[in-house]
Amino acid sequence: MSKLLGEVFLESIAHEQTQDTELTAQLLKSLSLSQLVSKGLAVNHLAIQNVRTGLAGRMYVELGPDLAYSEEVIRGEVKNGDLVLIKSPSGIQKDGASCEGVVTKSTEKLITIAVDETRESDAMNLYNVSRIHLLKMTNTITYKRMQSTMRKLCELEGTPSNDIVRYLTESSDYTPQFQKLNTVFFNHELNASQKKAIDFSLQNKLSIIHGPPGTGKTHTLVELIRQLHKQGQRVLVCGPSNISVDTILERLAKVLPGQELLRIGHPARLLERNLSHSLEVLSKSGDAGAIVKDIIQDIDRTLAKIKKFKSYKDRREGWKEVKELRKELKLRERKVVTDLILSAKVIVSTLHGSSARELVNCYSQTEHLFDTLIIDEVSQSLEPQCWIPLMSHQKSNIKKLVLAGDDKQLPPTIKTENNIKIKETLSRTLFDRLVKNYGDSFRNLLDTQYRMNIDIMTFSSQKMYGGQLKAAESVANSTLADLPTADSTDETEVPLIWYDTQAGDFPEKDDNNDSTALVSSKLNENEAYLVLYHISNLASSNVPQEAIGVISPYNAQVSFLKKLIHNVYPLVEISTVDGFQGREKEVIVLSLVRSNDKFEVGFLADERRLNVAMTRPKKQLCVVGNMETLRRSKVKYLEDWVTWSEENSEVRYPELGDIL
Ligand SMILES: Nc1ncnc2c1ncn2[C@@H]1O[C@H](COP(=O)(O)OP(=O)(O)OP(=O)(O)O)[C@@H](O)[C@H]1O
Repeated sequence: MSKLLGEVFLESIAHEQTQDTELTAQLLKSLSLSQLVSKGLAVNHLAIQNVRTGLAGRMYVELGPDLAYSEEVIRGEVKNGDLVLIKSPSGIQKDGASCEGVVTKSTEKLITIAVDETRESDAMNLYNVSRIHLLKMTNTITYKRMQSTMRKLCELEGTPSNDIVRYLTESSDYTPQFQKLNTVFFNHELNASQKKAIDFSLQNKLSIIHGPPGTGKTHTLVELIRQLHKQGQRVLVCGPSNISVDTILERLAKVLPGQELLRIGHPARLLERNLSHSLEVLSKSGDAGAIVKDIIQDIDRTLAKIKKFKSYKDRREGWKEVKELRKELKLRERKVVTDLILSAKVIVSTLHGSSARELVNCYSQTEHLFDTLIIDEVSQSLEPQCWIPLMSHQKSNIKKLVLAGDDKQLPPTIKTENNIKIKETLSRTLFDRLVKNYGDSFRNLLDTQYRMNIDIMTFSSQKMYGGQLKAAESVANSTLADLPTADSTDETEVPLIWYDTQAGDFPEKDDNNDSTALVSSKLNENEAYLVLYHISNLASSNVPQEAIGVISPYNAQVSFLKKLIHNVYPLVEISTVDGFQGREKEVIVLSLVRSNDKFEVGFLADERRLNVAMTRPKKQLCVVGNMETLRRSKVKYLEDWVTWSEENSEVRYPELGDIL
């Protein structure tokens, strides 16, 4: 079974990687640099301002605006953690003046890029070049890591010896145990479903903590980790993104001894407040760190010398010296790093980072690193990613796996569109497969949410969570009128509003303005004016701008809304659904866009996407959309939503004349 599974995923990942790289390559090829800049995929007119040795002896290249062109860096979509290619104009490029790196800091004045050791001399060659630009690249390393993991899965012979691996790959008849334990909980606030989920996870080798929006999934995980820690277990906590695991780490840091918590991963990608747990940072501090620091200073001095050398021979000698110093640095670092890992009790990393060389190297000193593996946001993780920690730590013979997530929110992003089979294979998460193989026997639903007014929650609860969600008393009846600055008005006292545009002139249209778009989008301009109208009403009732979020499933609508609204209300946050996953606002205005006589709804048919959108607000959900288009779309979820909303929300019929 494991071989078959591995093979299916190997094929799917290879296909997905090709799609991803081809899409990027197509964009890079078909668009001019200025078009790429306008799409946010490139940053132009940069100059190297400084090169220094940063954390872990990596070289950091600091790029500022090329003052001949601009005073500011126009950063587009380039953000922390992105893989980028630093390039000079094509003439000079022939000399090797391009190099890859990871963005570690991005402000209007400076973009800092950590450059891989092997590319340092390339970066130095860029030193005196002006008009440098950056291109956003596809990160192929993650694909490679998934592939090597799947190969390991294929290589497992016969029935896997590790119980977890066996339960995951074979549909064995594992039935979970559950009895109420006498657990003494650290957190006295936990509700019954949270306590049950923890007790269940403590008793079983496999468990799923199913956390619908705002139900305290992180709260529950933190308590579970404390309980495991109390039992003397060593725990590996993983998630698909840095932010997912940093959120847990931040909370763990408040309740567990700092020296027992370790964060693996590129410091550039970590939340700044978690840096004190970073393996790389810790390995540079203290006595051991002092020696390491001396070596880093020597490297810096040599690098500074190289910058001034004119002759190739001198530069080569300089690089030789740097290489020697780095070798010494590595030896020293390796000992410090292994000591730190072996003394930690809870190690936090992304799924990808769990295969870090530093961790795997420790098996030369110990047979066993981890007892329990926790994977948070499992529903946003590709299944092959979830196998990375399991396959990288086979030697630990991990005894317990806890998955946490919500299969009713957004699935992992998949680039493959043209192959349904592959798309389906990759869309199915480990959570989904466990439920398919074992039904609900491992699933523990957290049933009380602490975010939404009960009216906002009800439709989502009924449709997506079998009507099992409850609203905590503290939030059940809260409205915008409860905000300290807000007035009690017709706009603030209502939790659910729907502006039904079916009677007015609110047509959707294709986003034809952008001829460079490879994927077309939709927008509805009059609907956007309606969104602005509602925001103005809220502002008149003294609802602060920061409390307001605007969501639309369509990129083109998001861009239009930003242009329209930010002129007047710059602090209102406007984004696609994906940008709001895991977040909340006091009020969300949801612009649905689709309004047509064919009753086509496109994206809106994705109930998980809509579920995320409608569960972001705490006190008011205001939907702007054409009820008739949705009602006649033949999508049951949408039909039900409209019927439910007609009965349960305040439906308003806007006149264009009142709005414009
Ligand atoms: N038992 C509880 N009693 C009171 N408040 C709680 C409880 N559990 C969680 N909360 C509150 O609910 C909110 C959401 O908790 P948390 O961030 O842990 O949830 P989450 O499920 O991880 O969130 P998300 O919806 O973003 O996944 C927090 O403000 C938290 O303080």
